Amino acid sequence: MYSGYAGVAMVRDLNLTVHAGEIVALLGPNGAGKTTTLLTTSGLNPVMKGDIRVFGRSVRGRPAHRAPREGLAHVLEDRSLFYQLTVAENLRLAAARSKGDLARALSYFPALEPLLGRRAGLLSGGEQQMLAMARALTSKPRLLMVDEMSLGLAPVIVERLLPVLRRIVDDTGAGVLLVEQHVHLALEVADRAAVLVHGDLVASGTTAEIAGRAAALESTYFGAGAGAETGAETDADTGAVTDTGAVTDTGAGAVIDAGAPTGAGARPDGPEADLDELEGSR
Ligand SMILES: Nc1ncnc2c1ncn2[C@@H]1O[C@H](COP(=O)(O)OP(=O)(O)OP(=O)(O)O)[C@@H](O)[C@H]1O
Repeated sequence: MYSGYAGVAMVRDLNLTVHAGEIVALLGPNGAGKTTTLLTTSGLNPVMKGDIRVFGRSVRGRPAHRAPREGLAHVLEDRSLFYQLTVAENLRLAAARSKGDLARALSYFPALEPLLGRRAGLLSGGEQQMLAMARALTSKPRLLMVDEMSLGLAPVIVERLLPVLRRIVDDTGAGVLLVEQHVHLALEVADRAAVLVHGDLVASGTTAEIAGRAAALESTYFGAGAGAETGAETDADTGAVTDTGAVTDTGAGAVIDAGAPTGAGARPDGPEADLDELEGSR
């Protein structure tokens, strides 16, 4: 799919799938298009070209407020809490809207229980993030998208929160698409990862494959232009898309298939060649 703003594509030719029961980390430098990808999947930003299918249904023409009913929950970068309302009120509101399961959502974040009567605006950053996650869970999502869980949080807090995602996935079988700046922490919890640079998918694969190249990828982040120029891409896995967790898009069932080359460079096939190319871009 292609997505962007005011007619300018900020994400180009992205082909990415999230399966049920897996965590996919969407990584990349500032401005790469990660948030745009999530907003477009939720229906908060329109698809420019191509399509996104969530559980087999196109998001085109689907109003964003219907997404939770279709099993999609999105924890936005700004957490979007009702800061004047208490923790309990925030949760009850979400649970009422989705006829969801408040107790189950809270069970993942027991630290919130003593804080139920506190206004959300008075919570610490980590507590607010827990509340945003718990709120998302009340709708029992089959696909959970989390944008920058770590924003403004100390790494030690992030280290505690990320494993909760794994528990959620293991318990519920939901798929998770995680946008995260802490690359190493994200790779510890994810099953697969995709790297966007300047709107192009430059690498994807299992976390082991991406972790093995983390140093190269990080240098690509800092020298994003060079990374984008290599145009490296990956066709990491060609398993079938399940019907509970498809996120994106135009391909014919490949799990991650970056599709036709969009960058300037020549692209050898296969993940190893692609990642070597990335490394060579340093
Ligand atoms: N509402 C908007 N109008 C115009 N351009 C926008 C808008 N929102 C984002 N952009 C631009 O789209 C590009 C992708 O932004 P996006 O927020 O998706 O990146 P990101 O990878 O999530 O970055 P970050 O890690 O900094 O949050 C950036 O160049 C950004 O400036």
